[in-house]
Amino acid sequence: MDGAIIVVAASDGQMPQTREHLLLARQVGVQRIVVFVNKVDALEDAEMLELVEMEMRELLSTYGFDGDETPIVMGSALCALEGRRPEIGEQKISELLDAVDTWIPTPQRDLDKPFLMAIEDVFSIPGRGTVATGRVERGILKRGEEVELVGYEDVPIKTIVTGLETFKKELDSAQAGDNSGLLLRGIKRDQVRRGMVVVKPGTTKAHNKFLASLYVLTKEEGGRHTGFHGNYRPQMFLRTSDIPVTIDLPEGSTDDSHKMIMPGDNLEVQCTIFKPMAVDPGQRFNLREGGRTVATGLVTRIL
Ligand SMILES: Nc1nc2c(ncn2[C@@H]2O[C@H](COP(=O)(O)OP(=O)(O)OP(=O)(O)O)[C@@H](O)[C@H]2O)c(=O)[nH]1
Repeated sequence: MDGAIIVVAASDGQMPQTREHLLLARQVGVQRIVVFVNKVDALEDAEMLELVEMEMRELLSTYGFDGDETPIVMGSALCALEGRRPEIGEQKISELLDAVDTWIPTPQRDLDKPFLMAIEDVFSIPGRGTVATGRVERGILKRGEEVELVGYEDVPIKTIVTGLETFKKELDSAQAGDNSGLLLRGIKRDQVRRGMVVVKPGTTKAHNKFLASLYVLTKEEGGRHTGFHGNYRPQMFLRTSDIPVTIDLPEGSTDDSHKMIMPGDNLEVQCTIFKPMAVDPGQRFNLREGGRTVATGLVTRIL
């Protein structure tokens, strides 16, 4: 993710999910954010709006963003949609997009690293074959090159990419930052699924056990209200995959195996995922349970 627009309603100001989203944005490496304060048509009290702005600037700073300089645009999506009151409607949407163009830097792409694309979706195209789509995370892939599909199995699946499409155009190559579809030779639809990665052969392996540094969200950030023990089993979101995981304290790290892990804690844990997936040290992930984000983490060592 290269940047983000965070939306709050003028009438509500920041909500627990505002904190959650700022935390997640920072966690996936977003450097700069633009704020849109919506529903200004329903609340035109200048003092209240000023308060919302002040609170947002403070909150941005708390989460490591530039609270003083971040553009905050106030407007009404509804007016823009209905073509009413352009001074808070359409004009503000243009202002918002200008702020995105100027404030959020054009990202540097990792073109020199080995190719990797996490699969978001899989299609079967009659007469052509199976297409995996996703956003290229790093590197460049040319049509006709060999790749491996890594994830869910111990042994990767080898294939050749015989066609490449980006934004509905046939291209000779796909590169970091592109949203692409890859036509995979001789692969059946049911062999591929969301969460696998397409990589240059031999550059990434699947693992199912690793150490991670974990931050447990507080209830103010939309996280759990109570702590948990080892053998905790939430769902891990790693790139595009969504897979059950067991969280434990690292083996031998504590005499106190009954230690409770509390919201707000920063600690090292051992993760065992249900199926081996492509993970490398430095990879970020989130843990979710019952529709809420409970923790964010960073892989530190493969076991
Ligand atoms: N008055 C006013 N209402 C708005 C505006 N924008 C959206 N709404 C209303 O706010 C409600 C929520 O809009 P959604 O588009 O569902 O917003 P959302 O972010 O998906 O909402 P959540 O359920 O909170 O996630 C709808 O009833 C919209 O009509 C606005 O600019 N002004």
